[in-house]
Order: sequence, then C-alpha cells, then structure tokens
Amino acid sequence: MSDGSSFEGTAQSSSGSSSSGSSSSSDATINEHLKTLRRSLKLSVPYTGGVHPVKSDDLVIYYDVKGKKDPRRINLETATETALKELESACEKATFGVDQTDVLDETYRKAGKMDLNKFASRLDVVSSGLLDAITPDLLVGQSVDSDKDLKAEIYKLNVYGPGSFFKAHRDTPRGEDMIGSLVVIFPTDHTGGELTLDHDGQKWTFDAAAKLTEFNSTPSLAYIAFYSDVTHAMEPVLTGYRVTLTYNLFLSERVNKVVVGHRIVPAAEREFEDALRALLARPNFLPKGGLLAYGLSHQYPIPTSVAKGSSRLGHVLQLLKGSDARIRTVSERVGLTTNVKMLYDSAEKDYARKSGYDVIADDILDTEYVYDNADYDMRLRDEIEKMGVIIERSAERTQELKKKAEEKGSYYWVDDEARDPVEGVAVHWVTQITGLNQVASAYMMYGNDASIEHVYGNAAIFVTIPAFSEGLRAQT
Ligand SMILES: O=C(O)CCC(=O)C(=O)O
Ligand SMILES: [Fe+2]
Repeated sequence: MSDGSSFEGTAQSSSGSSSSGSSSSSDATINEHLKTLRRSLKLSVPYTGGVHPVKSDDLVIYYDVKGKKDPRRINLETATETALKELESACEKATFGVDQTDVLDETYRKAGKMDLNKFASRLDVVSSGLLDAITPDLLVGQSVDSDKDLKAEIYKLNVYGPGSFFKAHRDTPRGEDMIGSLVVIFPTDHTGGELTLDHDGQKWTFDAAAKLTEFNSTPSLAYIAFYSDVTHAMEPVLTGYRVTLTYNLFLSERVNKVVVGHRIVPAAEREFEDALRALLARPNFLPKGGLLAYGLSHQYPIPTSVAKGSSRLGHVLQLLKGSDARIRTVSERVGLTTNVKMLYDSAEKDYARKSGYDVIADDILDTEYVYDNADYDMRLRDEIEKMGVIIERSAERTQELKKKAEEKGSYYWVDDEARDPVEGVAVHWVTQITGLNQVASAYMMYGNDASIEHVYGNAAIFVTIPAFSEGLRAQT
C-alpha cells in the first residue's frame, strides 16, 4: 500500500474512474499541477500484507472440544492432517452478517469458526512485531506527528478445509473507530484459498500459501490487512487446511508521543506537496481565493444523528485513511485549512434549474422543519442554500445534471424564473465527488398525498485556498 514498499500484489486492472476536475482556468500549467495532484493520490493502495517471522511457540493453539474437560493443544507448524481435521471438527459452521443478523449459507461461505471463548493463541501481535509491520502502511497519509495509532483486537479463529471458500463481502464494522481487518494465516500445508481484494476499480490477489512456501526457512505467518471498505473474497481451498486468526483494527490514541526525527517522505507524498505548492505560487490560480475539492476515496461511518453541538463531519476528518488522509496531512503541513463538508445540489427533485446551485454545508442537512409542497418547492432549496456557502457550478457538474435530466423522463432541465444571480465561491475539483459517503435527509412532501422524500448530500474534502496576496500566499 505504501509507495513501493509493500508486497507485490498483482494489480489486475487499474481502470479507476477517471476524475476530471473542473477548471475554470485554461492555464496549462495549472492543469498540469492539478493532474499531478490527482495522479499522486492514485498511488496508495488500501491493504498491506506479507510474511512475518515468529517464534515456534507463537504457532501453538489451545482449544476446547465439546464434551471434553481438558483443552487440546495443536502446533500449527508441525500439525498432521489428522490433527487439523480434529481442529476443524471442533469448530462451528461460520455464519456471516447480513443486515445486522448472522446468516448461515454454505453457498456463500463454507468455513469452520471458533469464537474467542473456545480457544487461546500464543501469538501476540504487539511483541511479535506484526502490528508494527502493518501500522505504517495502514496509517499512510497520516502526519508523522499524528496522535493516532493502530490497535488490534483478536476476533475469531477460522479453519478452511478442502472446498471451503468465502464469496465477495465486506467485513461488518464493529464500532465507529474500526478501520479494517487483519487476517493471519498459519503455515499449515495447503493450496488455494487466495484472498482477492477489490477497491475503487482495482483488484489484487494475495496467495498466502504460495508466500509461506516461498519463505519457509524460519517459522513464519502470512498476514494481510486491509481497510473496512475493501471488498474481498477467499477462493476455494484446494488441498490441506488453511487456519487463520482474524483481528479487528481500530484507530486509537497514541500513548507515547513520537519524537519526529528525519523522515524520508514517500515519493507520492512529495509529488503531491510540490504540485500543491506550485499551484499556490501561481497568481492566476484562484486569485481571489476559493476551494480545492476532493471526492473521498474511502467510505467512513457518518452518524445520522448526533448530540447537538458535536460535529459529525469533524469525526470523519479524524478517521481519514490512505490517500484521503494524505490530502489533509500535506495541505495542513503547507498551512491550509482542511475540512470534510457536505455537498448538496439545490436542484429540486424533479427538475434541475439551469441556475441551481451547489452548496457546501458544514453539517448534514437538518430537515426536521423542512416541508415541501408539490406546487411550491422553493422551500427546500432555500433551506439547502442557507446551510452553507454557494459554490460556482462547474461545467462538469452542469453536464452531469443535464444528463440526469435527459435520462430521467420526469426530470426536467428548465429555465429558472427570475432570480438574482448569486456569486459563488470558486472551486477546483481535483477528484470528482464519489457516492461512497452519501447521506440522506428525510422531509415531508405535501401533495395530493403526503409522502416522505429524501435529499442527498455527499461528503467530500475541502481545502481553503487564500487569495493570492493573502495569508501564506502573500510570502511568495
Ligand atoms: O481468511 C481470509 O483471508 C479472509 C477471511 C474473511 O474475509 C473473513 O473472515 O471475513
Ligand atoms: Fe472478510
């Protein structure tokens, strides 16, 4: 995941959605710099994995067998097929989560599982150095003096005998600060059981069995850690037994403050920073100030309701990962304020007015007191526009809305009634808005029949750029 330092996962496609940022300027240099920002953000990958040396003792598991008083012991470095079969028989059938309930469906997941109260492992992810091995890659993009750290909590043991598999899914997040999963694969003889990962249009494969065969000189474990929004699947195990421990990964507060020494800045981060500084130095880049906007490339938990006074989006800013975190880290290092905000378009639900506006709001639209009327639905638009700052609608956004109007028969692209023109804040979209962090707000619509309608906003990152002669740009 890091810039060239992790294992060589096989990238199978790189057809990520192209992001054409809007640019009201025709300045070629500015466009080049924006392109560099975009390209460097694409360089981080959402996982890390490899093989990690451990002590032989770390490969021992004690487990309960139903009806037996004493636990069994198995050493997964030397275990025979018979011993592994016994471990498998002591497992329950693994379920998986669908809409908050656990479902058993062996056409989707065929595996044995053991809960925490049924086994004990000698492996300690901290003292073995495993957590240290994955932390820099999963916290990539966070600033070096960030007060964030990674914490792992063991979750379960799985045994995959021949023919076992797990189809494409995402792991159910357990808690708002959970950012990913770590799977540790023991060095038992097996083939198959490759893990395939899928994120943002890119795919990778991690073949733990092949890695373990390659590095079998010392007792070792294979491991793969990935963010919660990565879709993954386990291919069928062909021969032998694949035994794993799964850990939930959380962002936690760092206990010991780091002393920042001299750090080698990853190439992608340096490239991003250089392009950003170059943009700021150009007098015709947002001369009166404005915003650099980025669609989020990861999904975050956004609470739909929250105690008054606390910020839902501020929490997301704390949780940013990978390239999203890098945008914040570098922008703040350069001296720019970074926020996560909501983007709403104030076009009404059935038709887009050519002069509709996009609005950036500091919080999720509160529709508690909004009602709409079939004949007169300015009210919602006014509420949206009151939420925050109006931004210039880019040519791309206008096209997008027009297309939506054309595709949907009931969605009209209409001329606006007389309205004072609004001067919006200038925005450069570096990467396009993604639908990964969409939040719906419900409101009542009164027509012939009252109904509940929804208005959708998308969270995105906004970096405030001062006017050319102001703030940090005054010094250049
Ligand atoms: O064993 C693996 O590699 C992945 C297992 C998995 O996806 C899960 O348990 O949720
Ligand atoms: Fe999973």
